[in-house]
Amino acid sequence: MGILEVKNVGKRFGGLQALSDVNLSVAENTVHAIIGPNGAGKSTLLNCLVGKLIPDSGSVMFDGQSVLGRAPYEINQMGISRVFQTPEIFGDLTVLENMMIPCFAKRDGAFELNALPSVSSQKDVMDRAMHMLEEMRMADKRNMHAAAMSRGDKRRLEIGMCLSQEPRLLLLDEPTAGMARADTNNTIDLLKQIKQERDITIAIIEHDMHVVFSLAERITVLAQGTPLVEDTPENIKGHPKVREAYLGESA
Ligand SMILES: Nc1ncnc2c1ncn2[C@@H]1O[C@H](COP(=O)(O)OP(=O)(O)OP(=O)(O)O)[C@@H](O)[C@H]1O
Repeated sequence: MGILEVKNVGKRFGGLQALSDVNLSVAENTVHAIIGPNGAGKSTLLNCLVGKLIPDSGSVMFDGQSVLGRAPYEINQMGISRVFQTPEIFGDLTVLENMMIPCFAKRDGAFELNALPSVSSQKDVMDRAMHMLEEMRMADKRNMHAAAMSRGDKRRLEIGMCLSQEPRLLLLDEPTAGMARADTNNTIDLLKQIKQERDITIAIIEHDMHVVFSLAERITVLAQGTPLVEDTPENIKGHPKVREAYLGESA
């Protein structure tokens, strides 16, 4: 039984069956990649896991509890954190201020951005935010404006902001999209480091096969809204059905 169990999930947008009969089991403390061609339904599936979309059918269980019908913030409190395709950080704030926001939210359950100036001297939150920046190897950048950082560093900060909430499942939606190779490799190293240092499960959607094969222990291939195969990276490489789905080659 995985920490995340998706059973027979279906989702339709008008006349388009975006997901049908999706089954997925993500084992605790593993890195599980979900790959597939454009339009395969990967983001739709992720949205069903975090409460942004409600499937028409099927079930989504996290650690034995259904996530369906819960609001995104409730699912977040259950221990699922998501990193989006475009970094969701506050460009006008410093790196440290950005990191303080989820630390406040973790402590108080919620946080109003306009309250930041009045509470930014609170030592416990400041210490926690600094500790997270150290873990992310970003302490030296704490006074930089977040907007001025490289794409890789923005991603690093955002992942740190997610981790400050101590999730048990981290969902990554194309974390290296649009990155230069050096930033991509730094992100791979960061995710490897996180995996080594924490008890955490990672589910990753990614088009870049270098990233997928560097990180994943299991891979599910989605095509036209349905899982085609799920296997180890070794077996996925060169799998005839995968080649067919990506390249239109016949098996
Ligand atoms: N809100 C929506 N309304 C209507 N159709 C949608 C909606 N969201 C997604 N779709 C359609 O559902 C299908 C699956 O889209 P989805 O974004 O999940 O695919 P994907 O595998 O994530 O693709 P990509 O790799 O290009 O990001 C596509 O045909 C898309 O156009």
